[in-house]
Parts: sequence; structure tokens; C-alpha cells
Amino acid sequence: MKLLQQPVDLLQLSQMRLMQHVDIGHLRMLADRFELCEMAVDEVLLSPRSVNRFLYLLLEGQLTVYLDTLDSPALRLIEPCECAGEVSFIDRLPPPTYVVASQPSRLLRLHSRDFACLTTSPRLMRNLVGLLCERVRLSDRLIIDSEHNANVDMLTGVFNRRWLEHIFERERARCAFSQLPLCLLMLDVDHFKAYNDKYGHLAGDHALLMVARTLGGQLRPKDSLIRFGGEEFVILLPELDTAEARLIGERLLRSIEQVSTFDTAIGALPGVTVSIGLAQMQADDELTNLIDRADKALYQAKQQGRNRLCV
Ligand SMILES: Nc1nc2c(ncn2[C@@H]2O[C@H](COP(=O)(O)OP(=O)(O)OP(=O)(O)O)[C@@H](O)[C@H]2O)c(=O)[nH]1
Repeated sequence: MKLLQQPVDLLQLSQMRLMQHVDIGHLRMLADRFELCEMAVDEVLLSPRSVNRFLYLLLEGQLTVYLDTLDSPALRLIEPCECAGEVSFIDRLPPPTYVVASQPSRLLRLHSRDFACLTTSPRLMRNLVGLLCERVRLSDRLIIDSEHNANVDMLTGVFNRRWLEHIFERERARCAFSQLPLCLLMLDVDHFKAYNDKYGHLAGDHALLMVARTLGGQLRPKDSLIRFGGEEFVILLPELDTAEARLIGERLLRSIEQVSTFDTAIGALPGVTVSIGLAQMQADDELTNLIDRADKALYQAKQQGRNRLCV
């Protein structure tokens, strides 16, 4: 970073987001405290590895924020008039992210020893708090998204096994409390190895996606569809006993069977069938026992010729 020995332009300062509606007296006082500097492309402005003492306002150019490492995907861009470094400027801890100049940039910077100059303007403090609220909301969003991604299967978009463990505990407790039954279906695509061998692995992926969509379209909001692994799916059916779950399972079987061909980005593909094992939760059942019983029933369905449901 190069410091420029030039006075700060009051008009430019007033156009910064943080300075919106700040009175001219405060702006004049702040203009004396800010320093003008410039950065070349790829220069690192902030890093979690080093202490930051400055609040930066971007006049020209562009900065990029990286969450984890410099080669991770960019989190967001900082455009002219926005600021950088405000969190570490205030709490004096290392910056939470990397900030790098993605274009040649000119900035204003204020040293943290001048923090008190900001606090004398209520309007400026309001702008700063508004900005920090935005950061909190963005972080919350990131947490929610990463939590969601950790529970979702990338190929089919349905929940994954990690979610099953979580939702099972919740549904088991809820159904036990209300003395309601809980059933689990375990589905496995029939002859899927042969399907892959004949039409290719990508076609197999599309078939899994079709199965997930067909199943998902017929479930109640309280049911959970999970890709258990490979070509296996689990469906948790709260508040249904074996007879009711069997009806649902049979309906799902038929609906998949009825998809004789389906359109994909790689062309029309033939449908598949599935076999299903059904188990109802018993008192003191753990997820593993329930899955074990559903898996045994599924094995029977395969033995009896596939495209059927066994209990
Ligand atoms: N395309 C694709 N194939 C997968 C995926 N996960 C698992 N498979 C394939 O699914 C096939 C499962 O084969 P098997 O366990 O032998 O079972 P199957 O051929 O379906 O035979 P049955 O279950 O007895 O009807 C294997 O060839 C796996 O490679 C996936 O994500 N995409």
C-alpha cells in the first residue's frame, strides 16, 4: 500500500456510505484525520493473520472478500463508497476475512486511535451500526446456508444421512410423546448397476434425480425423504402405522413404475423400478434397529422379484 501525501477531497468523503447525511462540520474534522492511499491489484488489505488498525473507505477500484483462504470462492465484492475493516477496527481483533484489491484501488483510511472522532456524530454512528447489522445478517445467512448444505445431498437435493439422524430423534420423541406410530421405508433402485452399465453413469445420476423428484412430490410436509447412500433412499413417515405406510409405499412404487421414460439434458431415458422394505418403530428402537429391520424387509422384496414392498 502506498500512502499519498494529498489532502482528502471533502466532496468525495461525503459520498461514502458511512458518511451519508453527516454534517459538514464533522466531515471537515474527519477529512483532516483520514489518509489517502492506493493499492495495486492482488495486494492484501486485510488478513486474519495480522492485526488491523484502520477503517478503510473505498474511493475507486474494487476489493474482494474471501472467507477462509485466498483461493476459496469470493464471499463478496466491496465497491466504491463502501467500507472495509470496520469490524477489526472496532473490536481490535484480527479481521474475520481476507480483503484483497481486485482492481487498482484508492482508499481513505482512519487509524483506530481516531475512533472517538466518529462517535461525536450521531448520524455517522447510526450509519456504522446499520453497516454492522448488515454484516451480522450476512453471517447468519452464511451459517444457515452452510448448515443447509451439510444436510442436503448434492446430486438429488433431498436430505442426506446426517439429516436423518437429526430428524429421527425429533420425530421419535414427538411420536412417542403423542403415542403415535412412526414408520420407515427403505427404497433401493432395482438392477441399478445394469442401468449404469447400459446407459452410463450420468444417465444413472439422472435416474436417481428422477426417483427423488417423483418420491418427493408425493410426500406430506412432515415426511422426510433422505438419500441414504448410492441408490438407496429412506423415507420417514411420522404418525402412520404399518398398514397406512404400506399404502403410501405401494403408491410410491407404482408412481415410479409409471415413469416409463423421462426427459433429461442428455436425452430421454428409460425409467427404473424400486423395491421397498417397511418397518414400524417399536418402543426403545434406535435408528439403527429400525433401519436394520427395514433393510431385511427390503432384502425380501429383492428376493421375491423386486418392484414390490415387503414388511
Ligand atoms: N449413477 C450412479 N450410480 C450410483 C451412484 N451411487 C451408487 N451407484 C451405483 O449403484 C449400483 C448399485 O449396484 P448393486 O448394489 O449391485 O445393486 P443393483 O444393481 O441395483 O441390484 P439390486 O439392488 O439387487 O436390484 C452400483 O453400480 C453403484 O455404482 C450414483 O450416485 N450415481
